[in-house]
Amino acid sequence: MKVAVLGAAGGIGQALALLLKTQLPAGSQLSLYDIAPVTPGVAVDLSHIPTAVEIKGFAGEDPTPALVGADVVLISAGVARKPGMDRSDLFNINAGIVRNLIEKVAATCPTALVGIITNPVNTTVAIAAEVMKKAGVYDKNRLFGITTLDVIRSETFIAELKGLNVADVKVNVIGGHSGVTILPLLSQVEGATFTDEEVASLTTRIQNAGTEVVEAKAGGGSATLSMGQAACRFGLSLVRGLQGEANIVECAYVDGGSEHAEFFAQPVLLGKNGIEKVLPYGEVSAFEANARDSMLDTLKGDIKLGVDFVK
Ligand SMILES: NC(=O)c1ccc[n+]([C@@H]2O[C@H](COP(=O)([O-])OP(=O)(O)OC[C@H]3O[C@@H](n4cnc5c(N)ncnc54)[C@H](O)[C@@H]3O)[C@@H](O)[C@H]2O)c1
Ligand SMILES: O=C(O)C[C@H](O)C(=O)O
Repeated sequence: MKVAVLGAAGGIGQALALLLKTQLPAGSQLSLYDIAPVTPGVAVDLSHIPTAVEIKGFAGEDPTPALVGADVVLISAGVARKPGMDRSDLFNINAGIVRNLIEKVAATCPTALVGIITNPVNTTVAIAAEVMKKAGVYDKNRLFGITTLDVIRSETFIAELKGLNVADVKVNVIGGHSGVTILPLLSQVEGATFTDEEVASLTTRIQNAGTEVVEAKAGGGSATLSMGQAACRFGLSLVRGLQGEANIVECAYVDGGSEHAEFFAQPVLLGKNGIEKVLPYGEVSAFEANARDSMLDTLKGDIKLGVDFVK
């Protein structure tokens, strides 16, 4: 199994690479790429950790050598927010970065499972899909916007609020990955009930959790370590699915035939071909139904921006 991380010298990339070096199955290969010249050094550094995961680092303008034979490609290349910015403010720089990288993925490892971390995810995933369509290699079951950070934040905050063991908390987060498009389905959490006030305040906290980190880092970037963990969880789930493990389910932002929008985050069953099945997200409360319906104009606008960028 070969996993490539693009943007591997960055805050997320280095944390993700460390976690993958220690957690990928024995015999895996880990391939790190970034435009930053330090990247081969990051790989040398990680190579001294005694695990049976072979690691190589590549720098420069062309990611191709890192992508040859990749089964999974995780992309965190691009710029991050500073206080006062929305994720959509990153579009001008990150749209072109994702387009160029996906062109190389399409040419080099067109059947790889691709997970996009680079913001604005609602838009960069649409860009990736359009680039792959142009190249004639688009498979909607192999492209994912990684929204796992919204899931692990929800698990953490729910456990804290309700005094639960966080390992027991499971929650679906649907929609997209920015502001009102992030919708945790708190009504479905087993073993916990919430007042209307708790639902409103917890939903807002989960939606604004990225900004919480951006403000706390005060100009030093956005979430990197928690995102490294989230991307590792999602990447390992992709690998487990590829290896034929059963019942691997994650929420992700996918082209899953949703009635709501062309791309929509919801639970998916992972397998040897990426998405084996798009799963229903279940019953929602009146609050959640209203929040879901109210987000759709924003989400569809974000998607259109990506489609128009490539067309
Ligand atoms: N999906 C999510 O939940 C989520 C969470 C946190 C951050 N993000 C996003 O992830 C992205 C990366 O965040 P970060 O904190 O790691 O940023 P960072 O600045 O620490 O790292 C970004 C890396 O990308 C590299 N890069 C830039 N252009 C490149 C290119 N063309 N090819 C290869 N590498 C390139 C940079 O050299 C840098 O090492 C941002 O867009 C951020 O908004 C997403
Ligand atoms: O908020 C950001 O800009 C980064 C990321 O999308 C997050 O949710 O932490």
